[in-house]
Amino acid sequence: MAMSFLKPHCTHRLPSSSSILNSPFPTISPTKSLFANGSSFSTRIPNHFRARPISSTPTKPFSFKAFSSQISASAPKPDEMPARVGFLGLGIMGSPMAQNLIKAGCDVTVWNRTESKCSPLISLGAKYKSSPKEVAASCDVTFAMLADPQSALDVACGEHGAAKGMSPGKGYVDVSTVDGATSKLIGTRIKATGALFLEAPVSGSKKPAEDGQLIFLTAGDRSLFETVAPLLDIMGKLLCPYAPHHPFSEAFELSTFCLRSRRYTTQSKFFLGDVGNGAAMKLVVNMIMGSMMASFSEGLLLCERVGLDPKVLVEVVSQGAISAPMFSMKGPSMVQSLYPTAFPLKHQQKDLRLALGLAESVSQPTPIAAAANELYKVAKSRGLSDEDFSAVIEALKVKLQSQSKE
Ligand SMILES: NC(=O)C1=CN([C@@H]2O[C@H](COP(=O)(O)OP(=O)(O)OC[C@H]3O[C@@H](n4cnc5c(N)ncnc54)[C@H](OP(=O)(O)O)[C@@H]3O)[C@@H](O)[C@H]2O)C=CC1
Ligand SMILES: O=CC(=O)O
Repeated sequence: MAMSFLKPHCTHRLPSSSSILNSPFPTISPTKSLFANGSSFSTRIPNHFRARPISSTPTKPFSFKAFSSQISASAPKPDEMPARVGFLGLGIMGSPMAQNLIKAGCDVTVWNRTESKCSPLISLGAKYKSSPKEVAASCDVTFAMLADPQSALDVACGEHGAAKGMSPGKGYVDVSTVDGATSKLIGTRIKATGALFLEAPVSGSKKPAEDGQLIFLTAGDRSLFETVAPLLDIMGKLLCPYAPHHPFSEAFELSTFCLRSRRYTTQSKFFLGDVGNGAAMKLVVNMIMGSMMASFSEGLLLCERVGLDPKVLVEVVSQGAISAPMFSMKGPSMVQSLYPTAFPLKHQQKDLRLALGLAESVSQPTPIAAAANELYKVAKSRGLSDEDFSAVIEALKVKLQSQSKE
């Protein structure tokens, strides 16, 4: 642990990512046997429980007892957790993320441009400071969850920005979705103070943020990643490498252990190297998501146009190879023209715009994303910016209505 601010405040006890990466336990490869009898369970593990390989070759048969005692021994003590945690930006995502840190026992200090949004967190035990600078000065690690590149820059590097409160031994973790250039600029300013910087945009929306089920796409200072890993695990998804209902009793026992204790994770937080890589990964993911939603919208409307029930389409899609939680979650409300905001449409359009810039920078054709981006722009021009991004379907409805008049 390279940083100097480790104090016993948080109550969670989770393994550090280095302990996971250095685990002597076998690679979690669905094609290789982990069991003494040589059994393979390659076809039985649901995809969401498949782990990313974390070491090279399986060396010994799996033993739950050995595994659990090794994990207990390697779990960091509470005094290895960052003591004082700052949180800047308490919107749809930032509020529940900060709330989960507070509920886990962390000493959290908050700031938000609209001060009233701090009140619910203060009533849960958070402290308040009146500028990003003051938060950064009073905390060991400061997280920022801002709307877009400009606000992320303002909050980090503005007149009363976080950089002004940074110094050696501190860390700044920007979890906003921004482009790589913005992230690099923020990182440079933060590091000029002697502090460490990590970009860590998240995949997962309002509900995963509330449930502590986010996926972090991090890049930057590896030692800061190691330091904040337990905090990311509080806010993020924990994956167990074994299926919870696997017939092998040891695997069942292990997954129960994993899920109950939240002690062992495979990577639901990714460390991707240099600053810019986390931002790029996030933009690629959201480029795909924006196009998927646009395509799904077309399907729902075409279904209705030809006299089929779009609710049945949602059901059909959910059972086949193109099923996605997003379609099952948003489809039923889209059919009713309801768009309760989880991911604001304006942010999805921002992400498509930034992804197109990324593609342009490397001359990669992205015609599908470009078309989807146009549709989100139309939706914005129709006043749908603050609706959920599934409201993009409204832009197509307008087009279909005007066609039918011709
Ligand atoms: N919602 C989602 O499902 C997801 C969102 N994201 C990304 O996370 C980030 C935040 O999203 P979300 O919480 O939904 O967005 P919100 O619009 O709910 O919150 C945005 C936050 O940024 C603040 N902000 C905006 N402009 C400024 C400014 N100029 N100066 C200071 N603060 C400012 C807002 O403050 P104020 O309260 O004063 O307006 C608010 O705290 C975005 O980058 C988004 O793309 C990533 C994954 C999922
Ligand atoms: O950025 C949005 C998300 O759902 O992820």
